[in-house]
Amino acid sequence: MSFQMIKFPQRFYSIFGRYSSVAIRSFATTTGSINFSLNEVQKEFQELARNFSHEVIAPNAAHYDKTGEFPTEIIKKAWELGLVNTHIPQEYGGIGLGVLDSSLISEEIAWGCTGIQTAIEANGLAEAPLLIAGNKEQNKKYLGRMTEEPLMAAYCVTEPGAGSDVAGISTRAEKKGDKWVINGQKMWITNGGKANWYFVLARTDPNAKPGSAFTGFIVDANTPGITVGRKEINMGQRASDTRGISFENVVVPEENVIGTAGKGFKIAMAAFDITRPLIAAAAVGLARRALEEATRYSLERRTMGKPIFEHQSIAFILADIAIGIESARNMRILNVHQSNASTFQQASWLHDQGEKNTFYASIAKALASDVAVNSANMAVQVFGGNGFNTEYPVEKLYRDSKIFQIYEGTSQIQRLIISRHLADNVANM
Ligand SMILES: CCCCCCCC(=O)SCCNC(=O)CCNC(=O)[C@H](O)C(C)(C)COP(=O)(O)OP(=O)(O)OC[C@H]1O[C@@H](n2cnc3c(N)ncnc32)[C@H](O)[C@@H]1OP(=O)(O)O
Repeated sequence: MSFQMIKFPQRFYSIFGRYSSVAIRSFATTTGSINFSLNEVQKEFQELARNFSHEVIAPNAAHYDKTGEFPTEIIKKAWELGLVNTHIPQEYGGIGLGVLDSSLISEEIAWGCTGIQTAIEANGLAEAPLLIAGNKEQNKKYLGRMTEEPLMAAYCVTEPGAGSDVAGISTRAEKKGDKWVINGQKMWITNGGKANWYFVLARTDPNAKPGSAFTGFIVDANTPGITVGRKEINMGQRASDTRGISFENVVVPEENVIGTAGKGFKIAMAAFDITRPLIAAAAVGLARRALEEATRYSLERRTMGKPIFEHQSIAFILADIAIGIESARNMRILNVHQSNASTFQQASWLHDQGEKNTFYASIAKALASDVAVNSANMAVQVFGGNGFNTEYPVEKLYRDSKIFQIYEGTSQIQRLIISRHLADNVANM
């Protein structure tokens, strides 16, 4: 059995300090068996996020959905509790959680409101390229500031003409002396109007293959030449701030190139290896909420002389939702377990071997997204006419669920990635 020491930064001592010198049991064992139980710290995080979601997020979710206001105060409170920017390493002031730990939090926050969860997690997506390839100075400056103040950041890759096909983006950056000049337009940027800085992917070589044609930049949001568009009015997750952003002769210093020039595409893709499991976790959180709402309602609502729960047609719908949730959650746990929860021995070992989780991240994301949409759909069905009405909670869940099949790669793109891996595996046999 392996053990792991966890030491939290000063800011979180009041919350987690008692674990700062405690050896906790790792997920992995060195004997090859798998232990699915959560350790004490993970349970603490889960409970903290669950309580926060129940007490602060859920009661306010309808308000942010109706008004489309950005949930600044809620995010600030979540940040104070250490529920935002969870991957930032301790050396930059964060708590340095692995993907598995963070996914426990994502599921709970998403239970309360996936619009708010998306706003929070969009920070993680913007930060991921820095975690993968940022140097010490960049990380200290840009990750560090996220731990000093409740700031937002945004991942700017998608464009009006290129969403699924990242290699088709047309934003370009040209080297002029020791600076880069970025021109182009980004679209559907989560946290677009709230970000303090952006991760921006731009083409830097017009002729090269995707793997060497793009460069990732950190761009301060107040850099001259940046114009932030209007907040888009979306079908669901309306608390989340989504905008177009244009870059007109935006000058960025060489020191803000992430990793090596030309390697941006791979860095942008590798970021999804961290964040797609978290999207899957959030989708499970939404599905779990749908199941809880539908079950509660079915025990209260009576037809033909008994609660509708006692009609097999309803009970089996609920059972199917539960099957989906458990499958999607376990897939996600397996997925993360094998990837980069860097505080755990097995994951460290796999990382040392250079193993990738792209295949598993796509399976988890595709599966959980479908589970979220189906669960919310079925919850509306259980509620009947009431489910179609805004006075009841499930129509919001249904609207909120749809984006899971679209953002961070559509369900079709996940299947493309999965199927390519199948072909590669056969080719390598
Ligand atoms: C909750 C928070 C949510 C925040 C809001 C959500 C915001 C968003 O939605 S962000 C935008 C989402 N967009 C996407 O997910 C894009 C989906 N598309 C893709 O993933 C890609 O374009 C995809 C998979 C189709 C790439 O296909 P393609 O253009 O054929 O490139 P491909 O040949 O696979 O890869 C090119 C190179 O990158 C490398 N690469 C691909 N994937 C990875 C990876 N995961 N890690 C490292 N390298 C990679 C390849 O190995 C290849 O390298 P080389 O040239 O050396 O062989």
